[in-house]
Amino acid sequence: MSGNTFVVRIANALFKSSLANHSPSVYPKRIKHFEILPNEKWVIWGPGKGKFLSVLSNKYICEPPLSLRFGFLKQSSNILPRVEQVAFKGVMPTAHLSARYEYFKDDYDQTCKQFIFDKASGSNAVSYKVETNDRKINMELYNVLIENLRLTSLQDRWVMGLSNGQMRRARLARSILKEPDLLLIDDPFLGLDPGATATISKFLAGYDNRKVNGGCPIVIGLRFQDTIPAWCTHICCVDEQKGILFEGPIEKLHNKIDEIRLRSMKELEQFKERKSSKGDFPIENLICMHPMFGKKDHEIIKMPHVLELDGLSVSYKGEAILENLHWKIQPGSTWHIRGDNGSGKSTLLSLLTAEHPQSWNSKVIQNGVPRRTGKTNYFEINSKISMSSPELHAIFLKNAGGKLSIRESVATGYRDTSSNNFLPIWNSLDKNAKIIVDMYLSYFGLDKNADTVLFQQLTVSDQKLVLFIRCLIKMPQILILDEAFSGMEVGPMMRCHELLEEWPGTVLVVAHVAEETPKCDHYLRLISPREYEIGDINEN
Ligand SMILES: Nc1ncnc2c1ncn2[C@@H]1O[C@H](COP(=O)(O)OP(=O)(O)OP(=O)(O)O)[C@@H](O)[C@H]1O
Repeated sequence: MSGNTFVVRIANALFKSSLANHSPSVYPKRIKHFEILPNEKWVIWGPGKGKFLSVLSNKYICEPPLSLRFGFLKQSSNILPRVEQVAFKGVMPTAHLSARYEYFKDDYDQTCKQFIFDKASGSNAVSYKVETNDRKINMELYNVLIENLRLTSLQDRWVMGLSNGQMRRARLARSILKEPDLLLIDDPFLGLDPGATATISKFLAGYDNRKVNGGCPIVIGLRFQDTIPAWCTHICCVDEQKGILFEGPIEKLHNKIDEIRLRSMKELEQFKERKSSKGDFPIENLICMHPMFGKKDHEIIKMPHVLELDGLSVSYKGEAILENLHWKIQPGSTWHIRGDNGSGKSTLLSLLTAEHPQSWNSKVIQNGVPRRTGKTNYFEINSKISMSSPELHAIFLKNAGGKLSIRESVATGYRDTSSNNFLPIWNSLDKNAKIIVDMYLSYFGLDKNADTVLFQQLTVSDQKLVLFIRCLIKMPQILILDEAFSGMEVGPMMRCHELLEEWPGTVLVVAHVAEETPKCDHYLRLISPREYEIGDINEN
């Protein structure tokens, strides 16, 4: 290690995203002083956390040069700091939604172990791999990581098949194994079940940067609504536009932290009140085109179940994921699908949307008709279903994120035969369809930049919002929201939840965190392949 006493130091720095003369600065004012010392455990807190973590990861140009410095370099780093930034990303983007569940993998898929090593790439069609770097793997650290991040039994799995939570743990291991000088983790606990959250939090807390071979200082990014782990010693509260609002040891800032939390809750309340008093169009206008709108109980009772599973089983190479599952979904019912990471929630949903190869199964009964090859087809099934999920988010970002504006992104929700079709459609929509898109964009405050901002330029929170709106506009019979709100700011998320309370169609929700779960009437909990629980949710 170098002899410097700080990990990162910012002194009187202005940050720019480009060297061009008139390029605007990242924050309007210079950051006078910010410093992280060894043994301090920092949380970057608030809506500006992603941007500030990018500042710390050296993504911007600082002026004057050296006004951002890294002092705590390992000997192997020579002069250049190695900063690893683990941002919120879901599963690996695949070529299409179903690729994740296929038995025969994409030519270029890797095992979980190869992914964590991040050393070689190549095709599975040939027996050799092309080394992309000559990094030496610290096997001692690797073993510590896979044990602590609960990856031991997943090492030989195809990485594309990993569940969302499993993938997040693998991404973390991959970054730490690079033995960076500084590790920045945005939203470290998103998408993790409570058990995995506790394990990872304990691991990060005990990751002493001196004693563990290959260890390094860690900085995490959290939202206002997240619980700050007790092991965090320092906090830096950041605004997306203004930059640092305050910073320092948490023990001295409790009052300020409480004050900010209270203020953001109040703002939310005011926001809600303003909405209803301003005479904005009511939610009713957004949902009255839904075929279930206004349906009375006595009519609903006579309808067939939108979906019924009559003893469904799913396995991979003989290993059961779901076994003999019986489940009936009434039209207009709302379900919270619960279960730990890897328990089969996404697998179950992919069966419903026919993305899963084992979907052609007469034990899946849709609107009273058993699914049999030749009887129903993928497009027909999906004309009634819409979804937002981490898998879809990853593919959308990769395939359409740099091409489609906010408006075009939302409009692709009208591609009614698949959630997986991202071809632009706005220009060919009829007047009414355009009015619906406009209403939704305006209701969620996305109308102003709808044509000028690309999907990939949005914050993760707004990307999630766009994907949410995208799945509503075709008024689907079944709405699948798999981790649709994780990574979202509270304001827009509450707005989505409010709308869902009035939504007349069937809703299936997967969420690990209570605050991110919209109100549901029933739950299905997957416990183990043979064990599950179905019940009603009574919130009072
Ligand atoms: N193609 C595949 N081959 C082998 N195993 C797979 C495949 N696809 C998924 N799995 C495994 O099936 C299990 C269930 O995965 P699934 O994504 O359904 O879990 P989940 O409950 O949605 O988890 P999370 O909460 O992390 O999103 C996991 O252990 C996963 O690794």
